[in-house]
Amino acid sequence: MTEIEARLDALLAAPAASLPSFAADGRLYFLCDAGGSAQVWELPAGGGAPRPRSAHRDAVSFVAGSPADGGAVFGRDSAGDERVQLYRLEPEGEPRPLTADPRTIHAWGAFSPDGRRVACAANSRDPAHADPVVIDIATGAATRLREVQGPHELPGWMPDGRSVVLSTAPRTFESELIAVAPDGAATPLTPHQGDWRHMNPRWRKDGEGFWLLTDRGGEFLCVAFMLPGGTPRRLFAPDADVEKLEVSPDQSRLAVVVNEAAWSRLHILDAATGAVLESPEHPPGVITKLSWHPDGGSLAFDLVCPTRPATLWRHRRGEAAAELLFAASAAPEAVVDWQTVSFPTFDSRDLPGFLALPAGEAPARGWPVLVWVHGGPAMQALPNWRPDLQLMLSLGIAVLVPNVRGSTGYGRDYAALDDREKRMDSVRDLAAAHAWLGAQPRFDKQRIGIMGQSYGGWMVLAAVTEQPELWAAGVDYYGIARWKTFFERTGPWRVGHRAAEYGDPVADAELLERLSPLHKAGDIRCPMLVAQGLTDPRVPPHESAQIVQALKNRNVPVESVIFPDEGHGFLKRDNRRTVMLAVAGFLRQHLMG
Ligand SMILES: CSCC[C@H](NC=O)C(=O)N[C@@H](C)C(=O)O
Repeated sequence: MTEIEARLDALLAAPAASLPSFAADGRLYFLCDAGGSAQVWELPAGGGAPRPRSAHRDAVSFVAGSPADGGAVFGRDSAGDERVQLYRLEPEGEPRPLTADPRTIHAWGAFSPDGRRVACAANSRDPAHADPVVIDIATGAATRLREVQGPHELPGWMPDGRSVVLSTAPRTFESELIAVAPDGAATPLTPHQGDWRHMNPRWRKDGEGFWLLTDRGGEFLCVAFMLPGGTPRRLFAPDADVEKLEVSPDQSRLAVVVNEAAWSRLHILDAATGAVLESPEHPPGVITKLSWHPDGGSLAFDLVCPTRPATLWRHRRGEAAAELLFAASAAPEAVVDWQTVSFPTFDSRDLPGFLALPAGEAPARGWPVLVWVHGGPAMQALPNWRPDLQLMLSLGIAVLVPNVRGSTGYGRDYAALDDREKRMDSVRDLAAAHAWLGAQPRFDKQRIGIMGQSYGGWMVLAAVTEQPELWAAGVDYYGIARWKTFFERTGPWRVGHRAAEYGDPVADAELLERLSPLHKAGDIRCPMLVAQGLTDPRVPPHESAQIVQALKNRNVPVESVIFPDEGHGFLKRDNRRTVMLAVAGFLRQHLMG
């Protein structure tokens, strides 16, 4: 075993514990990847050792504790195909399938208030349309409430336990909530003019109204309360996105998470006024899930940061600081924290990002650098645990993780700066990042590589074709090479939403062809590595196949790493190890030679 393999194995051996969800009897379900992929585990209600409750090679994507007993429901797909199937866990015993249609996506929704049924949005009728479906847990009987058009999510039930709430998001910054009754009748809950988001509804038990996250009338998502069909009344509106909202069981308090330049901050609010009651201290990091204990006396949440995989934390009501509830492993050793930075770009903006430096002094010629580009584009690179980047840092490669224009988390206006004809401005931001790095003697501007996933893979291909003189190496994880073929093959349920983001494949065909790096593959000068999962329903494998072939036809050095059992992301530990070692070897050869 090489030193690099040993280092990576040590990094990958640190499992994560995330996505906590209490069940009615006080046990805490969560996901843990100690066995090589995320599976369901539980912490007993009275404390004690955690235990695994599922065992699949494929990763579980969520787990929800029952509001009525010690059971749960969880979901997993097959080999990354995102056709999520639902499973029931009784308080004791093995999982039992609630759905078993491998062609259908059962997008998780919620338990009914009495815990006897679950609701999801399922595209069983037509791949392009996700209908609200209610499933009886005891019998497995499934009932479609309504036939709808397009993709939907199902964020919850109405308090009456009869109607469900459906969410439709035709565009990134537009979403609305609709009540669907047992007879299929649909009632808009958030009618509005213009593109505004209405998310995360949590009903008051009397059914008179609901709390939600919305950006209606502002730049950022805030906490509001509204009556069905009414106007949101803002309760808590910091100059930042509020990303999580959970109401305490007695409905007197709201747990919320604020995105502060990508770092998470937990607050407990007065549910009636929105006043901040508590701001429990917690380590710097990213919180992705909140769950109130059924007795309302404490709140569980997960927290991940650049130096440690996700761990579980608990805030006890009235305590000044949160306490560590469960860690699946000790904190990894010899890891590097990320520092928040900003850098200037072509239109006099300062762009946010994160920088991580190898240990010790920079070499005389300066460190080589890897610029890592997130996907989306309406997403945000977060300061979370990245064993792949920690491995590069161990090799002596510095890392810059920019949130160029188009990223979320910095307001609606910033996210719109890369829309349609302005798309290449975000690629110009990558050149600005390169210039900022190259102007610093601690970095070697001749040895700056670029890496990205999904839309970030497109950014890599756009950068190495538009700016071939800048980049010493490129790593493309399942990126788009040609928008025309992307739209022809991506999942039919997502074409409308993506067309709203990128442009219509017919009406904007000329723009999309201009933005397709495949046509400029001959301009690429640097060696490339391309990685792809063959069951990816978002970015078709055909995209990677095209760019690899184009590079081979032009004798550009290209490596490819293909996984038959992965989709839009590499979730299985053995596959992650394979691709991370391939990237490490590739970057050592081309950034450190
Ligand atoms: C709205 S899908 C975002 C998921 C993905 N991001 C990271 O993996 C992504 O970038 N998808 C792009 C290619 C898309 O589907 O348009």
